[in-house]
Order: sequence, then C-alpha cells, then structure tokens
Amino acid sequence: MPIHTIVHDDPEALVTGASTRLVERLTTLQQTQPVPQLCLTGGRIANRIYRGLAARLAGSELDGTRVELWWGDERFVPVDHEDRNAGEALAILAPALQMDPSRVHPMPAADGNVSIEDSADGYAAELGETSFDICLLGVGPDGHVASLFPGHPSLGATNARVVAVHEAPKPPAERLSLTLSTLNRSREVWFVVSGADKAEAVRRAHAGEEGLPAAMVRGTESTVWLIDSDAASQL
Ligand SMILES: O=C(O)[C@H](O)[C@@H](O)[C@H](O)[C@H](O)COP(=O)(O)O
Repeated sequence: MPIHTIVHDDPEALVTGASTRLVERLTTLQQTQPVPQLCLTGGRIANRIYRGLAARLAGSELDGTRVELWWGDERFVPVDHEDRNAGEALAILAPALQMDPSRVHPMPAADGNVSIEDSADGYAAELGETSFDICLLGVGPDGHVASLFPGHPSLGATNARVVAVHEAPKPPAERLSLTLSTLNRSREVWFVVSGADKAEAVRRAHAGEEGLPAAMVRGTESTVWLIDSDAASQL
C-alpha cells in the first residue's frame, strides 16, 4: 500500500495540520465506533501536537471522553520521573479530554518491584487483541520508532506484543516498546517528524531501507507521513 506524505512549511504548520487532522479523524471515527483507539508517541513534536489537539477540542465535535489512549513506548523510569513519555502527554491531554481513567493506558513505570520483563507482559495482557485506529510515531535521526532501534534485538521481537528493551542506544537504556507486529496491526499509522536532523531518516524510510525501523511500520489501511520542510529536505 502506498505511503502518503504531507509536507508543511515549518514546525508550527505541522503542529496545526497534525492536530487539526487528529481532531477531524477522531470525530469521524466516533460516528461509526463508540471508542476510537489512539496510540501515542513520545517526543517534542508529538507533545506540541497534543497541545494543539487540546487547544482545538473546545470548539470541536470530538467527545474527548470517548477516546482510548495507549502508548507505543515508554522509558522504564519511576512514575514521577520527568523522562516518562506519558508524563507530559497526560499533563496536556487528561484535563483537555476529561478522560475516563479506564480508557487511559500508560505503560508501567519502574517501581522497584516488578521487573521490566513482567511489566512488558503486563502491558501485553492489558492490550490484548486491541488494534489501534490511529498510531502516532515520532522518528529518531537513526530511524528508530517507538523504542525499536536499528540493529537492536528488540526489533526482532515479533512474537510478543510488547518487548522489554535493554541497552537502548538512546538514554535511558531500559525501555518498554510495542513490537513491530503490534504496531503493524494499526489501521492508520501517522509518522510525525520535524527538523533537518531527521531528513536523512525520512529519506531512508521513504526508500524502504531494509532494517530501518521507520521503514518497517505500515498501517493496514493507510500510512501517512506528516513532516515539515526541513525533515523533507532530502526527499
Ligand atoms: O522515548 C523516546 O525517546 C521518544 O519517544 C522517541 O522515540 C521519540 O519519539 C523520537 O525520538 C522523536 O522525538 P522528537 O520528536 O523529540 O525528535
């Protein structure tokens, strides 16, 4: 299935475009299913998009209480640690969406009791057979998505839904990540990428480079790249 790439002039336009698209798409999904399933990503541009989403909610027809939130990856740190992907996302989205807590599924935090492997298994059980209507993914300069890094063993962990990541090349070293097979069950995959330092990864992903995580994820219905002109500069 072909990928679709939308290039915005600058990060601000990308944030406006992506957050508007999210509100519209989730609103449309709510007309045919009670609770759309949305998988969130960490990263700077994603957090700006969540702010845009929160700002656009008031005047929209989106029922924020009828969205189920999941995470594609998490840094395995204590729950109140500033590095946690879910921390900032929830601080932005929870008050805006007025979410039903039973519909919010942050990945487990390191609590000193449950191992990272058991935490991965626990999230896999929570996820069950869920497949996402929309899966947002940031991309690293090395082409990583979620916490699946090029050449790292976690990329090959396709039998499980969730993998415990050790020795990640980007700190912190311990992380939890959805596996490629879980990400690839998503109906729509939306890559959100900003900045010149991502241009090479964007080019390599668009070329379908073997072994590059960002080239290995596709939605079952659609795959869209929402990027700014700096990230698109090598296309
Ligand atoms: O856990 C992480 O380290 C982040 O989730 C990471 O995977 C992020 O999504 C990308 O690196 C893009 O992030 P930026 O938009 O900040 O570049």
